[in-house]
Amino acid sequence: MVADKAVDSTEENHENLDVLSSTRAVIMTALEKLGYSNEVYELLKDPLRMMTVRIPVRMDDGKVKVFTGYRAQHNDAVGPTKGGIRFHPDVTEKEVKALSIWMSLKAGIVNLPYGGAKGGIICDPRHMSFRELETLSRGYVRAVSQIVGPTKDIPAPDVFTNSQIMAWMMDEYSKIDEFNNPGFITGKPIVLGGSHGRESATAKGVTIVLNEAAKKRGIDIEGARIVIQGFGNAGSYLSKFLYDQGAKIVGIADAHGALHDPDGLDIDYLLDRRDSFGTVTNLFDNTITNKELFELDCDIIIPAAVENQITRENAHNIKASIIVEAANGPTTAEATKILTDRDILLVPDVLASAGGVTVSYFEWVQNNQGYYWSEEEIDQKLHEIMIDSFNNIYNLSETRQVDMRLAAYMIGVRKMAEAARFRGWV
Ligand SMILES: NC(=O)C1=CN([C@@H]2O[C@H](COP(=O)(O)OP(=O)(O)OC[C@H]3O[C@@H](n4cnc5c(N)ncnc54)[C@H](O)[C@@H]3O)[C@@H](O)[C@H]2O)C=CC1
Ligand SMILES: O=C(O)CCC(=O)C(=O)O
Repeated sequence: MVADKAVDSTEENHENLDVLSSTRAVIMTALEKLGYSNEVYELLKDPLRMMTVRIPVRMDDGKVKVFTGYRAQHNDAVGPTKGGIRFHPDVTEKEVKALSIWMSLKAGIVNLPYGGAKGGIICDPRHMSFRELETLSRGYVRAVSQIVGPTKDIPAPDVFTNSQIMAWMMDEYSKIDEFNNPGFITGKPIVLGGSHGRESATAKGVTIVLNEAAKKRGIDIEGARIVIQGFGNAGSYLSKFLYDQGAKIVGIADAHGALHDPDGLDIDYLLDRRDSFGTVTNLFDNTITNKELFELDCDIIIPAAVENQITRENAHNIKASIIVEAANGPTTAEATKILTDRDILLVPDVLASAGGVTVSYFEWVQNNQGYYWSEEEIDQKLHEIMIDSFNNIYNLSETRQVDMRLAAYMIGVRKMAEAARFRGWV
């Protein structure tokens, strides 16, 4: 999450942890490299719409608590906006804005007919009852109902939200707009029109691009030593896919700490014991810190938790030769530069984690046509899209001699900028 006390980049001694300003800087460079005017930057540097809502919930102790939530819609020049909703105590307005911009870039990279959006509620679902969570989820949908919908803005899961929360949200929306609900939200349970493969899609997409990156660096995944931060939706499926491919998962982490075994952790055992919020390390005494995790001896690191984890403080000490960002925004701008200078291959979030929204798009298409695809069809389509996207970005980074993040932004921003231009907005 973004620290609220994001540090001012003008203060020389502090690192800039403000994800919105760092994202804007990369967008500006990408647009300059593509030859767009400053007007395009002015349009894209912020969401077109940002809604703040306050949601009263009667808690189990009988008292009413008012929660603050957001929905940012970055740009709808290409089509309806799309992006997840996170429930987390550290959610901020700036973070949600940056996340909505990243969604636009992802949609551009994997060529979906969407713009980006994101939502968030400041809350800690780990300390809420099922009933409280349901009331909050339904309250959020009522509060944002005028700006969302299957042809306007389509939400989905993100940190600490899941298919149950999507089901409550869809049910609430179906009371407001009873004939127009199946494609209102994605990441639903299969019985409510969810898609095969959506739950594991983010991890599957990361695994596909990781395999491509490993080929570029001559690393065999079988036997490779991999560290994964986060053991939730993205991190747990990832560790399973890579473990089954023969990798040694030498470190995993959650919000409480990290586990390390140089011979490889028993992932099946850990998956069996994790809770629904992706917590497992609290069951062990011999833990290390998240900070120590990033400095472990390994070949590949996959941050799959929250923002600003790889910073100028630890980037010099990283031993991996590949980093694949499953999380949104895990690496700061300064750390990106340090890693690039050290010739570490960094596969950026807007590419690596785009498998989730890709299969969400498949879910929306299936809902709209009322005809459902097999898991094999979904896997095959996802595979083709992720490989093409990786190659486009890798090749652009080579030909233009820019890092993979800048190359990804150049590709991600182009369709949106062109759509805005054809519409006569800029
Ligand atoms: N779920 C999805 O489909 C997608 C998720 N992502 C991104 O992947 C990342 C993880 O998301 P999910 O796996 O869905 O969330 P999740 O809620 O299922 O799991 C989050 C994991 O991160 C850990 N965590 C939370 N705070 C932490 C901290 N301060 N330090 C270390 N670990 C911490 C939790 O303990 C848990 O293991 C996020 O950045 C999310 O935006 C990106 C694309 C799609
Ligand atoms: O599945 C989606 O629509 C959105 C996924 C998401 O929030 C993300 O990629 O960060």
